[in-house]
Amino acid sequence: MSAPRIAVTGMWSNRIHGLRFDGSAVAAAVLRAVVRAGGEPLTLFAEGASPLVERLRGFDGLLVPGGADVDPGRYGQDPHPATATADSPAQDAFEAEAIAAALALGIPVLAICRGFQLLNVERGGTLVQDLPEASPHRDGVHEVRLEADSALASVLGAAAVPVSSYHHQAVDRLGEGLRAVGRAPDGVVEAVELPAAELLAVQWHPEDTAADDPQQQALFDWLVERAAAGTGSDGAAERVRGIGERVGA
Ligand SMILES: N[C@@H](CCC(=O)NCCCC(=O)O)C(=O)O
Repeated sequence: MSAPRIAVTGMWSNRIHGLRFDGSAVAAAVLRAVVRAGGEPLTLFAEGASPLVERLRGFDGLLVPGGADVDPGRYGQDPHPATATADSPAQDAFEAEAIAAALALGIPVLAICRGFQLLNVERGGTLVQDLPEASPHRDGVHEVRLEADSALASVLGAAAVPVSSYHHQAVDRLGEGLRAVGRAPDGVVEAVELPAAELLAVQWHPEDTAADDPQQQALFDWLVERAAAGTGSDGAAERVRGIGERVGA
């Protein structure tokens, strides 16, 4: 029995310290959290012969992780001096197409930080390009308060959670159809859902603490369990748990 296949969008990077060649950047913590949940993470890159709706066939879920700033041109703004977009100009379009394709195929999506921001932009929303220097969002831990009736609150099993935060941009105007289900004490939107879609998107980095914090690991468990449920094979969720325990990642 094979584990649910989770497509993870990767990016090329020439900023990986000490490497004498370009590398690919996907946080190992993200991949390990998928494996711990019983999933099989496979990285996809912007370059591909066919459209994402074809390339995602055979995958059971999609994860769009953190990364560089979204091109402000995608939300009608000129770049702020502090805005640092992806090395590859194709990265935004690739990940935007991947999210749209996953929603069209009906496979579950987990979007993290940059992924969360890109989703908002692709739904017609905008971003604050640079939060104040002293903002608690830049690199630290802060609380997020959740809407009690949200899917996210039930996945995390709490009304409020401490989160690992690492971003200098934030949602400004919320994208169409998105529901804000989590906010920081300063009002910054930290989580959204798309009603009727199997999608969770968070501004923080659950992978940073998932290895020791089952509450944050639960986001990856949700993705893999929904992916397994999608495969339609009975007992998939049981199978997933069995694989996760065996792997013990
Ligand atoms: N660039 C955006 C998004 C922040 C983000 O995804 N940070 C993660 C960077 C890579 C990592 O360390 O995981 C912003 O800063 O708002």
